Amino acid sequence: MRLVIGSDHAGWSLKGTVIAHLRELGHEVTDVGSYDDKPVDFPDVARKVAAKITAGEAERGIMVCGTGVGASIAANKLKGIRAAVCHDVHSAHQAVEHDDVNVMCIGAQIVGPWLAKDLITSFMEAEFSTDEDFRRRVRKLHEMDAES
Ligand SMILES: O=C(CO)[C@H](O)[C@H](O)[C@H](O)COP(=O)(O)O
Repeated sequence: MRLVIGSDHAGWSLKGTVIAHLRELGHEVTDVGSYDDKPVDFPDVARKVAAKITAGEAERGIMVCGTGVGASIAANKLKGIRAAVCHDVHSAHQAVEHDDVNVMCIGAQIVGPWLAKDLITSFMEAEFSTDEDFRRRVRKLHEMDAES
């Protein structure tokens, strides 16, 4: 799968681990920054991640900030993005299976590299369910997106 990944300064240190793991799993990764620990604003990074997805250049994205919270708030304001902070493996796969989440957000101040790798494996292996209940709910999310 084609992935886009972005971090702010607080997530930068974990991002390398995330990219290496994604490549080990066989995914194609585009890194939109940041590339060092110089302070940057997570909304700017969220725009870059979302742009790759809405342009059809990536199917999913991963964002890493300090807590994952700012990244998910910013990403969810951008059309076509359904983002979630996932710090447990169950949420990491159910977010895709039930909610068709396309951007997983991780907090580098909250999870270590080993849990981050498990979260990524879980997120990447998941597929959106064909169950009509989940499809209907996500269609309603699309409607809300179109209204905004
Ligand atoms: O976690 C974050 C937002 O939810 C950010 O990555 C930062 O860690 C947080 O905003 C703190 O900012 P700082 O410039 O790193 O002190």
